[in-house]
Amino acid sequence: MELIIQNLSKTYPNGVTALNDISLHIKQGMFGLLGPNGAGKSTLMRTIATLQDADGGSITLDGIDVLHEKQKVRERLGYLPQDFGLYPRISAEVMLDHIAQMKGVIHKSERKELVGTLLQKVNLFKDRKKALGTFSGGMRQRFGIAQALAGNPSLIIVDEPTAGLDPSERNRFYNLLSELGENTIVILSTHIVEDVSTLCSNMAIICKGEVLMQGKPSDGIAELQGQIFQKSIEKAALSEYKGNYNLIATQLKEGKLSLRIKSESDPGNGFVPVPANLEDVYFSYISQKVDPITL
Ligand SMILES: Nc1ncnc2c1ncn2[C@@H]1O[C@H](COP(=O)(O)OP(=O)(O)OP(=O)(O)O)[C@@H](O)[C@H]1O
Repeated sequence: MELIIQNLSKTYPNGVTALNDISLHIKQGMFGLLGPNGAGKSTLMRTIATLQDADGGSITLDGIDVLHEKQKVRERLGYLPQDFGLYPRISAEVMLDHIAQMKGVIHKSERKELVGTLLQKVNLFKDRKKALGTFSGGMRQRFGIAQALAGNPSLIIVDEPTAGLDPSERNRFYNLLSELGENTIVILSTHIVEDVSTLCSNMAIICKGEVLMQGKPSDGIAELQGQIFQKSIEKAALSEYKGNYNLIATQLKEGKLSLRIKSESDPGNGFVPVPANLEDVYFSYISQKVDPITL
């Protein structure tokens, strides 16, 4: 199973180029698509989900021409969009039964079994009679996964699923997602580095509509090992450091500014070497396109 995206481009009528010659090769398992706000992630996800057309390029899913054979793709697709609307008064059970019906599960008894299994899977079985409008953010997202799984999809797309979840709900959601990747392609679009480092075996970083990196998170980290240095400075001194070092991230700690820089040799001047992590990988690529201070 593979999804091949080649030279995909999209410019909106207002002149914004959201996708600029994007090429990606995505195999079975959990794939993280990481990028800042406005990178083009949702545009790419909606295009793969057949909800939006591209200006040029191609997408194939196991030989299916995604841009033209939309119905075939939809039969294999589970999609959890960024803004996931729910009917607030309907119960989880009734809504899911309706979705299963739309996805072609005709027999009532078969649907009942499927709905029960899905609700168990996302740990909402005990809440099945509750109206969706009473669900917390985490419960809504878990319900979103249940509806995305209804047609037994081979391609699952989840667009920024953990934004707004508290740490324990995020953990439950991670556990749920990690169980999906075994026999399917799961694309997780996010601006949260932790989502990718926790879940994904492969990833890409996109920014301003371009792919800056694709590969394994561990390879990205290994490449940076020995090149990341850190120093705490007074905030007022920032401009001096900004000009002299390859600054990839800043963080306020107890009123002081902690700088992380990338350098192939020891920069001296009080900088200490630190182990590289996926956030360094992300920021070292993103900082080629966006000022890391305003990230
Ligand atoms: N319908 C539209 N018309 C015009 N411009 C759009 C439209 N949708 C998105 N854009 C612009 O295209 C660019 C990419 O947007 P997109 O939503 O794909 O990015 P994103 O990575 O998903 O960002 P976010 O994390 O903020 O959702 C942005 O500059 C956005 O303002």
